Amino acid sequence: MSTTAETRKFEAEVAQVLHLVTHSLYSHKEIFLRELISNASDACDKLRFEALAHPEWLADDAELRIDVSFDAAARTLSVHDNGIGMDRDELVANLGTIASSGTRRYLESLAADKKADSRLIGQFGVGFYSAFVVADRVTVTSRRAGTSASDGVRWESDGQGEYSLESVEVPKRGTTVTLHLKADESEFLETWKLRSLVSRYSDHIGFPIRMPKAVDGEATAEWETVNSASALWTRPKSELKDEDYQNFYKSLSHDFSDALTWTHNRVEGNQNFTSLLYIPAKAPFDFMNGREERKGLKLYIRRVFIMDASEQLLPAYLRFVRGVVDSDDLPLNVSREILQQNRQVERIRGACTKRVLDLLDKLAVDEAEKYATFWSAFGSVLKEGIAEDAGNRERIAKLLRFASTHSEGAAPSVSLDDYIGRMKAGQEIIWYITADSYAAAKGSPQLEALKAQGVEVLLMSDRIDEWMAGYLTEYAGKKLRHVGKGEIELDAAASEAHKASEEAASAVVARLKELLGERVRDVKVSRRLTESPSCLVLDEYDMALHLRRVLKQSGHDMPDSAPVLEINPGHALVKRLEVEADNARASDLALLLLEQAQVAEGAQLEDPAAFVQRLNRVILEAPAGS
Ligand SMILES: Nc1ncnc2c1ncn2[C@@H]1O[C@H](COP(=O)(O)OP(=O)(O)OP(=O)(O)O)[C@@H](O)[C@H]1O
Repeated sequence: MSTTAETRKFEAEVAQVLHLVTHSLYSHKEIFLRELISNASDACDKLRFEALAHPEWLADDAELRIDVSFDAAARTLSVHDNGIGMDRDELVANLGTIASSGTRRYLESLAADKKADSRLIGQFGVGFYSAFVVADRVTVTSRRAGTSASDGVRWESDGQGEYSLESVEVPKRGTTVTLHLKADESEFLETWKLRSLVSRYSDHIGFPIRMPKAVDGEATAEWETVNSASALWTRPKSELKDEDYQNFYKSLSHDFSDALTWTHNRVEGNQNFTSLLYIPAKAPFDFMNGREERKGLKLYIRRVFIMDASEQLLPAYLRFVRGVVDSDDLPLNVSREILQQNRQVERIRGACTKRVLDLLDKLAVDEAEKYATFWSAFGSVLKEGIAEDAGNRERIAKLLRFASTHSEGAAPSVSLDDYIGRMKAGQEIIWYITADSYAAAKGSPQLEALKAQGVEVLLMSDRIDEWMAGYLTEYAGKKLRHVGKGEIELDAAASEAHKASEEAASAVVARLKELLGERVRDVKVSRRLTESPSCLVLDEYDMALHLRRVLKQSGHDMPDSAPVLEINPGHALVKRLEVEADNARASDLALLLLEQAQVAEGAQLEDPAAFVQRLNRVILEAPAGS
């Protein structure tokens, strides 16, 4: 390890981030202060945690704090903390590279799509680099806790591609970040301006943020604390304004937008803890990839930050939640492994899950518009809960929203309760259809008979729907059924009529079976069709065809299974087949009945060119006047 002065190049991605940050964050430039203070606060949190094992690290300077000061003549602004500090290697690793995989993915996507929302950059821990929005040179002097004064290091860069490192004496542990402000950034050299920024963005920081006391506009040698210096979630709700909650949310999540809603609770009893849980308004850019890499819910134990424990404190289907849980009872030396199987943690997890579901319930009832925003951002994630959380299935089901044959457009706005409220007298089943698009679902021939009877059908076209529906077989005592699967029951009169039409069509059904052979499992007279000539149906427990295709494409071994073809004997094409004497023409007609059912269902035909030729032959050979 080198201890002398050296100059190094930033990793290529850092240069890219620096460029982006300085260009895209300019309209929010004052957030640099929030970011630096938030890093300083994290450093204090880390020290407090590590001091559990090394109390001597804290002993000589036990009051953790963050000092903000400036020197107007030198045009510098400094943020100092007496937290954990960094050694030379950590400075290189933390301020010379991009550690976060989210940031890397974001940069990759930018390369592919120049228009990606540059405001999102804030969500990926560009924190420190935001200093270069207002500074043309940044100096970081640091000494790690547990090392000596001569182990101090100075890092410096103008943000242009290189940084220098130098060993320096640092009398006390901690980090000082000094910004050499650009010529037109003098506003950050004024006490009132800095104070107002601290109180706007950083009031909730749990450590004292101090500034030199000013007398008649002149800074004195005396420090005074300028924030509330108590962790926001420990304060009574009655003292907190919406704005306080929103500011805390933003510094927690790096989101530029307000949270949609939140829930702040203190639980007392045989388990004491406080939770503050937020629902963001939109998904971060790389959210859907994030199942395996979850963060955003911080675990504190008696105000000491322990770790991000999103995975332990909430189920995966609530991974959009951001916030804080502060437990009074867990042991401070808790590890990730212990958290995984701790009964207290399990109870906290149960309680947090319930809080979030309560919050969503309330939002759905009181603020439908906000709920629609939530649903479009995170609805498909919440759906995972139907399969994963059997204990809360009914509650989650209540929160689901779908498009339907009774609603306008593709927007999912119908709840299962809405559906039940509109059920026809005697209707026992909640009908739905899954397809790979809204149009395919809405236009499916399988719906015709139900539509003709005025029975509502939920239109599901989210990828996860078919999988989810496999677990959602019942709601509020009503069975859910796919309109394209299994037999559709009819009332007595309709049943009689169906029997008669089955008998009348027995010859054409037999002919179709013969002509289509292995291509179909069976041919039946349909109870579903009123307008179209044919459709495909499945057995009750078969997987929907569009899902089979998705799985097959993604490399799953799907055994081939032929579909059941249903026909509408009243349709002119079927009637034509009935009387067609020429076998070649009859074969064309039979295949067309099958192929158009496949097309309507959204399938790719095996031989599209042959289909087109067949179609043209049938059109051109159609008997005149038919
Ligand atoms: N004042 C500080 N004291 C100790 N370490 C620091 C300090 N400031 C930054 N660091 C280290 O540098 C790393 C990079 O900081 P940066 O602000 O770029 O991103 P981050 O804080 O990790 O990400 P995010 O902003 O998403 O939390 C931090 O994770 C931390 O390890």
